[in-house]
Amino acid sequence: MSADRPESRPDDAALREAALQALSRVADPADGTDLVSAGRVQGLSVRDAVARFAIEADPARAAALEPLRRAAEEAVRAVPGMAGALAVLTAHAEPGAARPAPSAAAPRPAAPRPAAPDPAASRPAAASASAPPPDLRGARPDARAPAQAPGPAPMPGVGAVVAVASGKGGVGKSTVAANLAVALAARGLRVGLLDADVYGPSQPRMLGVSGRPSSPDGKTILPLRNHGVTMMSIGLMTPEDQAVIWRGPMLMGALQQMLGQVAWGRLDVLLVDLPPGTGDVQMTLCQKVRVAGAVIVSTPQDIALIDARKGIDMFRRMQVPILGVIENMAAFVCDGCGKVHHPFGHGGARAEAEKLGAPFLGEIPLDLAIRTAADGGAPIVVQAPESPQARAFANVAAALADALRDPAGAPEGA
Ligand SMILES: Nc1ncnc2c1ncn2[C@@H]1O[C@H](COP(=O)(O)OP(=O)(O)OP(=O)(O)O)[C@@H](O)[C@H]1O
Repeated sequence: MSADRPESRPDDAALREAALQALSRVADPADGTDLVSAGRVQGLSVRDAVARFAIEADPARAAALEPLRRAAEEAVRAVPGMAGALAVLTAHAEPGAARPAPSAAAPRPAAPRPAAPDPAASRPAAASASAPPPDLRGARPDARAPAQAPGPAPMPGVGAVVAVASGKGGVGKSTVAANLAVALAARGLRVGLLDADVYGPSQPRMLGVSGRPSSPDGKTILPLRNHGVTMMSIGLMTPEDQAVIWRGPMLMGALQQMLGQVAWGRLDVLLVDLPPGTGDVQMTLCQKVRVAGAVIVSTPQDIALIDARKGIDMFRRMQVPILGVIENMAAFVCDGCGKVHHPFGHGGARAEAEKLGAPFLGEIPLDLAIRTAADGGAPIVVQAPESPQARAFANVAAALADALRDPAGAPEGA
């Protein structure tokens, strides 16, 4: 595989062919069959001389197959003219094998798959800067989480990792995460937003980001940036037009790649937009990374609150403090008469937060402008910063920044 490198790089189509050939020489030691004849290579694409593909794997063997994944990457990387290769293990896509979402939410079609592998790769230099980021450094409430296992590691260069969660789908968690991210950035913080909602990644749309992240060295992934926020979405790492069935170990690998291989740079806060519910992604995040705290988004509706309670309970069991509860879709102001309506009830999340001893960070109205702004790729905080809706988000962001700075202010056990 060490032919002379041509003067000009072969085009991506030729590289793809060569990559396929290289993969046909990589065999699974378990049965000796090569990956290509076994039909286990999926979604092989080459763009700008970087190959991305998935290798079908039995979830039960996911850990044992890591050397095979690396060997496949190495083989493709060795193709003359290839700048990099990113592979990921994915579950068998057998008919009927689809696993329901590990949460209350129904699985959605075209769930994504990441294409960036090699968990052994070191963190990018930018993310390993030794100087601590300012302001929120002291935000990690270590003292309040004494039982933390040695597992969760701090993310180098990141002041505070904050999980944005909801018990139930559709309560506006992603909308809140996007607006909080830009509102925190407007306060001068260096903000990252990791869209880990594997069943419906929506941050690329909400933050108006498209295209695929590049990987100049074939190992680290450069995140995208818009509205002052550094963003990476599991949805941007999916081989296009591919429905993927996620299994626990695959989810774990995908999330680890997003945390460990994305060149986040130095951040004061990294918001993680989680899927709804209490599933594998939530558990993996809390086990792998030291999470400064979780923010729970809920509507005032009873059903949403019941699910939110489960979320709060899960984070507490994982020794992750609850930084606060946000009530979304709290009130609706009628355009015509100006009257305030409460279609989902009112005050439920605040009351519940009080009952559970968790801080209440504020409420966000139900408003058409919030939805249209999010759909248009510029959250309301960016589009109309002086509007009452944007101010509601700014107030919540201020409360969150306070909670991060002074976690001890949060009630014990939160
Ligand atoms: N305060 C609000 N006012 C008006 N529309 C809202 C508000 N919050 C969210 N929405 C809209 O509700 C829909 C669901 O929001 P979003 O996708 O943020 O929910 P989610 O909780 O992240 O859902 P899931 O986790 O199931 O993907 C979107 O169309 C969004 O624009």
